[in-house]
Amino acid sequence: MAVTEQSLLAALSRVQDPHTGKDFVSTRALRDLRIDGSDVAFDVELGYPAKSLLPELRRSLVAAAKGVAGVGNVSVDIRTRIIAHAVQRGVPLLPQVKNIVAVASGKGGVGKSTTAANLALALAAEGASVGVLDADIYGPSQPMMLGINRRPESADGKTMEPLENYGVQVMSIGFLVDQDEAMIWRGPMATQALEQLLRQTRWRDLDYLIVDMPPGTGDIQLTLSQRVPMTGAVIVTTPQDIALLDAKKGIRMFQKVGVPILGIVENMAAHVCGRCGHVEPIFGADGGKKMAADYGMDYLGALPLSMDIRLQADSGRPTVVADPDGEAAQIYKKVARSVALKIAEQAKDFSSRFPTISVSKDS
Ligand SMILES: Nc1ncnc2c1ncn2[C@@H]1O[C@H](COP(=O)(O)OP(=O)(O)OP(=O)(O)O)[C@@H](O)[C@H]1O
Repeated sequence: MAVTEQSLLAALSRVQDPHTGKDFVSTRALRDLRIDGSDVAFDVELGYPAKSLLPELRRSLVAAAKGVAGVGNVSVDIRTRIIAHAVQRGVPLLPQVKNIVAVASGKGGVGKSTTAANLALALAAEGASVGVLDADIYGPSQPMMLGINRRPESADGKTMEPLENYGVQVMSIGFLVDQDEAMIWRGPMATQALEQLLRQTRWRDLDYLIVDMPPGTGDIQLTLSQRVPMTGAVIVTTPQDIALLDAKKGIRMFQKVGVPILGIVENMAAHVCGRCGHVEPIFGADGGKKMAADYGMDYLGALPLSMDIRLQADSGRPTVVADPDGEAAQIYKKVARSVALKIAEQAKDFSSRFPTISVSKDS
């Protein structure tokens, strides 16, 4: 019996993307279906990195195709193509960076930097090209957390090469200035320094640049969220932070300047006993989930208060690289995939398609 495109598409449309819950046929992710006698080949294009998902996905698609009578060999090519998505109106994109994601918190010490580092590493582990910009002038901790303590090099005296570890490109205010010096910067001085750090780093073709923001919602944070082309923001909060409404201030700040909130990560949500593994929600359960629901935004996940997460981050090997198959790393990876998926579902950036118009006096 001859294999028809129609019967194949019907069978393949029963395979769902475990992340979107949608099939690949109706979303047009499945393309270029070729039928040659009993041989079948097609491509699938994902808009987010999902390396850990590919073997399972391939198996399901091949099995679905082989379920059609008359089908022999099946060949599937699954690719990820991450594109630039829209940012605040009127803010131009950085040429080498497709999507900038701010990791922010309403106040200090909630685990924003730990989350930013693990999120970046998880995106890289899923196959994306990732950078981290440590913009936290009050406590630049990415050099320590990502295990880098060198100074960036500059060939031309104007731009700097990002440093690299665990496959992630990194630039930090901590590489360049003394911590005590950066701490006393106020408003314009801090934002100017941070913008320079962002724009004068020679990022190499990034799918995602994770910005570890200074904690809080003051002038510096507001100016950065207005001027840096951000695809979205992830808000990190602890259960106490929820009670103090600090995280809500952070959410409002981004909303005011037109940066979509990609979701909320609740950190130190429950205590895991180092001896027996017993999990106790000391600050009450579901606070983050409720806040996310109140604001109509995604709850990306909850990390426990865990000695391992602290020891690993503080020793320069964050959980996602120190224990990639452990429970906490799996949570970080799930958060990362959800963030990437949320970005993939946003509007594309069309600004690069329009010509720049300049008005000249002598024409
Ligand atoms: N889930 C966790 N369990 C245990 N310790 C954690 C967890 N998350 C972060 N920590 C630890 O808490 C401390 C503060 O974390 P981190 O520096 O990430 O917070 P921050 O919000 O970025 O702080 P700052 O505002 O000072 O930059 C660090 O020692 C870190 O290792």
